[in-house]
Amino acid sequence: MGPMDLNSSHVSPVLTDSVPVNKSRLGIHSSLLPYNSQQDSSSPLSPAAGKLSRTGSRKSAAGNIDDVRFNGWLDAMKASSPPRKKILKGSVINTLLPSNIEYDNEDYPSLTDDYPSAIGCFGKIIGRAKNKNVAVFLDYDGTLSPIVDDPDCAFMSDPMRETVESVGRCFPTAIISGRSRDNVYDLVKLTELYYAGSHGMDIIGPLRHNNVSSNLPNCVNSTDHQGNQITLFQPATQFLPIIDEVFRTLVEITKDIRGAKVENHKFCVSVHYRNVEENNWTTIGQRVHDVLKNYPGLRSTHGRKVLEIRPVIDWDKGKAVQFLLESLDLNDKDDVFPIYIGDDKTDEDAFKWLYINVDSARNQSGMWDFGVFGDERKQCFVLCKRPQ
Ligand SMILES: O=P(O)(O)OC[C@H]1O[C@H](O[C@H]2O[C@H](CO)[C@@H](O)[C@H](O)[C@H]2O)[C@H](O)[C@@H](O)[C@@H]1O
Repeated sequence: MGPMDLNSSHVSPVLTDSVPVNKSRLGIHSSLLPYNSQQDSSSPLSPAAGKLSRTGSRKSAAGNIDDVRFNGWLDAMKASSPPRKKILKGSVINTLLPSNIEYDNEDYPSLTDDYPSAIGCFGKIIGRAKNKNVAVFLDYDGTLSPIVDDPDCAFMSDPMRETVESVGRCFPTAIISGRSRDNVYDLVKLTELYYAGSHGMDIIGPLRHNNVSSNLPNCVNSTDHQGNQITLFQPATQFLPIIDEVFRTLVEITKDIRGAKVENHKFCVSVHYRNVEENNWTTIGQRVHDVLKNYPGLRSTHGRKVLEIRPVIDWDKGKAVQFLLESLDLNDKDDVFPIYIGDDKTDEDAFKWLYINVDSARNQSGMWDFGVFGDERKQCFVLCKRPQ
């Protein structure tokens, strides 16, 4: 599946941002804050000129509300990035990962403590999946690949690729990543899967036969390089010029910070601080924060030692899962067994959608009954129907 762009004059329908859920039934805290956007709506949708913003207010006065917001940022940057720990050797999942790499253990304590091992419950999960339509959703970084210092070197091991390939032969399988769709495809290299890049804002999925796509702008049916009929959905198309502009600005304003790395993931931008000395995190966070003051249409979320800049639209990995289930004609069915495996805070959007929206709406009829399991590293979480 190769690069595929959509030229459309349609306006995206998804212009409002969903309110973050602070604590879900999973006990997962959302880290979708802070938003930069709501407070500065008069700012032009334009980049900072050079290293300073046009408002000239990069340095906030003490006690300024910006400082309060920024301190929240710094706390989130630190909280999402505890020091590395060695992981357990010899676990089942580890055998699929390269052995010479030290993995981060930047997990969520509530999940770490509370959820049983997916490997330990594997037989039960399989039992529950029997005779059901299984659909598999996989995050990439930290789930299929180890967390490494250089994002360009986050490769999947061959055994992991073979495993995912065999899963894809049995069930509809989608990769849902914060990376651009092309970038994550280049890393996964499996043609039979579906891909949702840019946190779900760039989806290639199965052809949508039903009428659900007809009312979605920026959703077109097409043919991929293998001749398969597919549906391409890019709900944030109108943000492309701003994302490009902000990417260039962020590259410029971080170029003097050693270790900083900025990636353009088409509908979002990643600003990495994994390799930045901790005493420079304030600087990098402050600069990103200041640039975003000029872009009310963009917001930042916190990933693993990365600030992810994305459009303020009501679309995320959860919505992408919903879109794909609909495309597969598996939504609203009682014999569907979706499995989502992810490790990062943005995956919580998918967890929330599956577990809260779907589960609470339908559990009364006993159709959906989800469980959460940890992997052996207690780092990656698996959401699927609960074994009994
Ligand atoms: O949704 P994902 O597929 O999990 O992508 C999330 C981000 O992953 C990448 O960054 C993370 O992995 C890097 C490689 O291990 C690591 O160096 C970095 O610190 C992590 O944040 C990717 O580079 C980002 O653009 C994605 O947003």
